Amino acid sequence: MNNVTKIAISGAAGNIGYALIPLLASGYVFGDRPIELRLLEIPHALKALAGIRMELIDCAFPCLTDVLCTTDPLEAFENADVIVLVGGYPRKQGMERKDLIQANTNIFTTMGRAIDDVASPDVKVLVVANPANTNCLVALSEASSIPTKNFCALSYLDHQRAKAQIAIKLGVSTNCVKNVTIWGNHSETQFPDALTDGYFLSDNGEKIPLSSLLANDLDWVSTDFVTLVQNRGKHVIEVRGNSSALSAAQATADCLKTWLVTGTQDGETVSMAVYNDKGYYGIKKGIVFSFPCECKDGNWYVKNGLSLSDLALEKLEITETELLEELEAAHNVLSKTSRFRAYSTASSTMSLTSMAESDTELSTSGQFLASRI
Ligand SMILES: NC(=O)c1ccc[n+]([C@@H]2O[C@H](COP(=O)([O-])OP(=O)(O)OC[C@H]3O[C@@H](n4cnc5c(N)ncnc54)[C@H](O)[C@@H]3O)[C@@H](O)[C@H]2O)c1
Repeated sequence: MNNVTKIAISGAAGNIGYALIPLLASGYVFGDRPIELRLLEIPHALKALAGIRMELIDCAFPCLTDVLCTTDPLEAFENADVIVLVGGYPRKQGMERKDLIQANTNIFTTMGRAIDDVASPDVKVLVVANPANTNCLVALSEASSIPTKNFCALSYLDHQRAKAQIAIKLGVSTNCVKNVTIWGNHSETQFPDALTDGYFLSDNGEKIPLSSLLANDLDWVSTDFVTLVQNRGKHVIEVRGNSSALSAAQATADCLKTWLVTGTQDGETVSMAVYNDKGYYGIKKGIVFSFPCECKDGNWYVKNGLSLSDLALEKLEITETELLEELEAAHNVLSKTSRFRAYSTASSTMSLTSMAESDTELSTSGQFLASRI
């Protein structure tokens, strides 16, 4: 990264953007590194963005060198080191997930192409906007010059929610609950898993498996705990009257910090939704799937070799199926563009799942074949 870290945030005037910006500008994520913010919005929110810029000036953050407000992704992403994609088409009442995907696929095609055209070749991109996994897949597919390792989608909020619920159940601090995993999609099909690799870290450094601490609550862990975490976002909306913003912004900041600055502690994992180019845990290649990840030197690595129970395998298949359906919905939109028209011709005889697999094998860096045409 250059001396000044250039961070672009799309949807910056929204709820999450408003809570996230101070975490970035204050040095919470990048310490005392000088940073420049590029705030991207659609035209109707530009006035609100100007107000946020005024507030940022009034905060007198020592590390903040400049704030740009724009409606042009090419301007926002030029030489950007970090891009956080929060802006997207919101889910409206009665809207199905498929419709949401189609609306967002157009937006994330534009974002991916702009990243490809002007961002730093080392840019790191975190996708927050829903449907986060598939938006991330679309963006990385279009940004074919950027390694797929430089992208991830946010499942860190679900990870924190799962940790917090286990801590409440055990009556311990959240900080002592380690290696819970969110598998799959950032949606209600995700599988929050405390038992496969989860442990309690005691004050003297002893690691006690959650499976033994929760031995009397195994029913709870495989039923109520799962649905509680899966539906937490919906529940917050019911109670707060608006979707999670404070916790989503905090999780976004913590994900960036762990991924790009501190890394994970030895033996610890966090949940990140990443491009599955290797078929980890038997999951189809070619989708963005949340896995347990270790982070080091600005890279993520999926922790391999965990032994999954039959229940876990069943749950992974459910969320994998949903992601493949999302891929199909996105593909239906993308096939109208020239890049994807070539792709669908080449793949017209393939089933959806074999397309996801063969794309990875055919391309050198594991991206859609379409993005390379
Ligand atoms: N991954 C997660 O854990 C997680 C958690 C909570 C919310 N979310 C998602 O994050 C997104 C943002 O949530 P929010 O509460 O801030 O929503 P919001 O509606 O308050 O803000 C979204 C902002 O994006 C802007 N926007 C829309 N299209 C844009 C585009 N093409 N380019 C740039 N900006 C654009 C809007 O003008 C708006 O200001 C939503 O998609 C939400 O579902 C994800």
